Amino acid sequence: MARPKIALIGAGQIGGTLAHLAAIKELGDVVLFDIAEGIPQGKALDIAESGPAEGFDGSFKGTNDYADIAGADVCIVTAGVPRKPGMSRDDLLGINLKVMKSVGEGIKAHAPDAFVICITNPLDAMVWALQQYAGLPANKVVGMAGVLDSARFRHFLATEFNVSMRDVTAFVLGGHGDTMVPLARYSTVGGIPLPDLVEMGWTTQESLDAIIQRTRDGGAEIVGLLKTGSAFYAPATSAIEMAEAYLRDQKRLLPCAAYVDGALGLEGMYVGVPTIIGAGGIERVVDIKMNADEQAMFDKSVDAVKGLVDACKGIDPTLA
Ligand SMILES: NC(=O)c1ccc[n+]([C@@H]2O[C@H](COP(=O)([O-])OP(=O)(O)OC[C@H]3O[C@@H](n4cnc5c(N)ncnc54)[C@H](O)[C@@H]3O)[C@@H](O)[C@H]2O)c1
Ligand SMILES: O=C(O)C[C@H](O)C(=O)O
Repeated sequence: MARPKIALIGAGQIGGTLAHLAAIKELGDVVLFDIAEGIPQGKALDIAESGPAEGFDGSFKGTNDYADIAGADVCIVTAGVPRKPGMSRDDLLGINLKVMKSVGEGIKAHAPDAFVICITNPLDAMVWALQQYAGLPANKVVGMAGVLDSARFRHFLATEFNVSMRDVTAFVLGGHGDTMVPLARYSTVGGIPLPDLVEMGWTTQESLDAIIQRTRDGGAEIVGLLKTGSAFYAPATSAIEMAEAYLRDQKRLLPCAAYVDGALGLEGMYVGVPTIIGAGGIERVVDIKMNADEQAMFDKSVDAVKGLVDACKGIDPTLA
């Protein structure tokens, strides 16, 4: 059977890391697309030349022509601009919305059967716009953020409790912005929910609150350190986890920015929710129950996403 084809739209920091990870995991043949001439070609060749030492097979092509993504099984979109210190993700809306239009049209024309994972910020509004521009079924277009935010939460928790990260689960839902919702009650160490761990005296509520705030500020913390761009290793790993779930029909339960119409009291919008990813794309949105405090935080985050979507419609009235 032919290897799956993975198209990476955007060959910058995340795009290059995605290509390298896809190579090492032998997920399929990779096409790196970018408007910058030479960058996708150079990165593709560099990664291909690491194959003999690493021991992977596969083809790696860099291109500036959308025709080369034809027939892709998965498209991962990182095209656009990252923020700099002092900026919020929302400041990228105007510039990256234009990018989503051209990327959506490229995918529509050349890879209409792909499972599309959007990473470009501000994430929830950009994945909504990308789905509109590409016109693909909503279950085949999803945004990556919750896996990353949950991974950050898990890392901070594992450090706090001095346990393996493998034994920590976490759920961060809502929009990928300052209002994101790390859910302590649905996050565990060895299956024990975080509030119980506070009661057991293994940590304090103050420490837990500080970790939750650090998770919310996780992207800005990296931007503040790097100064010239934003995180790329953990974002790329997170998107590869989602792509692998689709390509290998793993039925993973992952928090993603998915189209929700009915579950969690939402009507027809993209926001971070628990999903099942398998060969059918987003096969299910898991309709979890929240208590009053969690629901209030989630509602606030949903409102923030709606505001960004309205701003997109204001910029481009062709968006429904
Ligand atoms: N969702 C998340 O959790 C998450 C995490 C990290 C970064 N991001 C976002 O991902 C995006 C990419 O980040 P990065 O670090 O890879 O940035 P980067 O600047 O390193 O790479 C972006 C690439 O996009 C290319 N590009 C710009 N316009 C294009 C177009 N019209 N068509 C094709 N390519 C185009 C650029 O040439 C560049 O190579 C940013 O918007 C960033 O905010 C999101
Ligand atoms: O913070 C950013 O601007 C990039 C990304 O959304 C992240 O969370 O790392």
